[in-house]
Amino acid sequence: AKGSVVTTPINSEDEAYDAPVSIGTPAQPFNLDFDTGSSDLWVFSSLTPSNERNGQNIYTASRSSTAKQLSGESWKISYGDGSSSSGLVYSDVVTIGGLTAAGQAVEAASRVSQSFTSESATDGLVGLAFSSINTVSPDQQTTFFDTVKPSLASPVFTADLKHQAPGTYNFGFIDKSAFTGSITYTPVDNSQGFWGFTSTGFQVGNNDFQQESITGIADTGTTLLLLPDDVVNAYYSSVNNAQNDQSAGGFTVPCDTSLPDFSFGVGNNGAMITIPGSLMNLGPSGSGNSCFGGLQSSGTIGTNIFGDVALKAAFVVFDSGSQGQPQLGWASK
Ligand SMILES: N#Cc1c(N)n[nH]c1N1CCCC1
Repeated sequence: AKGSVVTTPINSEDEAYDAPVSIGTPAQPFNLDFDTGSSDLWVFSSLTPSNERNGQNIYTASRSSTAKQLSGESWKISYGDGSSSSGLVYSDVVTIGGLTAAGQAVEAASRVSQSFTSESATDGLVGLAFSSINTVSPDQQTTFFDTVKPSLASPVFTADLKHQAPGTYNFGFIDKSAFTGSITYTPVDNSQGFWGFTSTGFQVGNNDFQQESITGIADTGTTLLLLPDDVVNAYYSSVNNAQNDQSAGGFTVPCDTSLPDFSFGVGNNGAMITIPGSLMNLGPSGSGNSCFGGLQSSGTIGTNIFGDVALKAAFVVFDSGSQGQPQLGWASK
């Protein structure tokens, strides 16, 4: 089987990307944030207090003839940005891009934190990291990808995110028309439950390539590219009037400045993914006439995060590997 679904930026800063998902019988429609940095499929629901809702679509299990509550099961998740949600668990039919997962764990929110409430465009998440970090307790559940994997023509999914334009998540196949050149594969360390890999280094504009192992995760659920301070300082020291503005929350640049490209190395054959300078500006920072940089410090997070700013420049293959060794494939587009 194969699936293909269009994913769209939720606002003019490409802050997150949603895609349509149907749950239940008859189908209940949702717009969910596909997140390769977490592993819970959760939705706003009839259990979510009305003062925590803001127009989101809600899942009502009692209206689905195929919903079954998983008795005694619950979930509770916290994200790196401080947001959180929790609730009860059902199994139900979940359809994404023509692909149907019967008996998929659907985590119904009985509470959500403020940032989810205020993001009216998003009805919840589809976690696409590894099932080893799914939060359902006492019986951990599988992600949508793991649930449908046995039925897929190939055990892969791909992300093709775009700047201010619809992109695509495909399941079970690689669309050769979606990228240029070849795909460079690199091994994944999933010991922490993420799509972890090591980039071979970086390059600012047309400067020399700086060889430096940068270990991080490919995370569609994070907006920014979060890298070590030496990389971030090297980039912004090449931008006139860039400043690390704590009131803005990081590095800002003059909005009218053309920015250098930023490239990062992948694989052991010298391949690089180049983010055009235009994608390194995320728009008004909220203070002065400065704009917020797409590259920021990973600081004290403990891992580097190749979020949407980086992924937007690539066609990315999340390959769980038929022999158990997962890998990431990177291609330009
Ligand atoms: N913080 C954070 C984060 C992450 N690293 N991946 N996905 C995240 N979120 C999904 C919805 C809210 C935050």
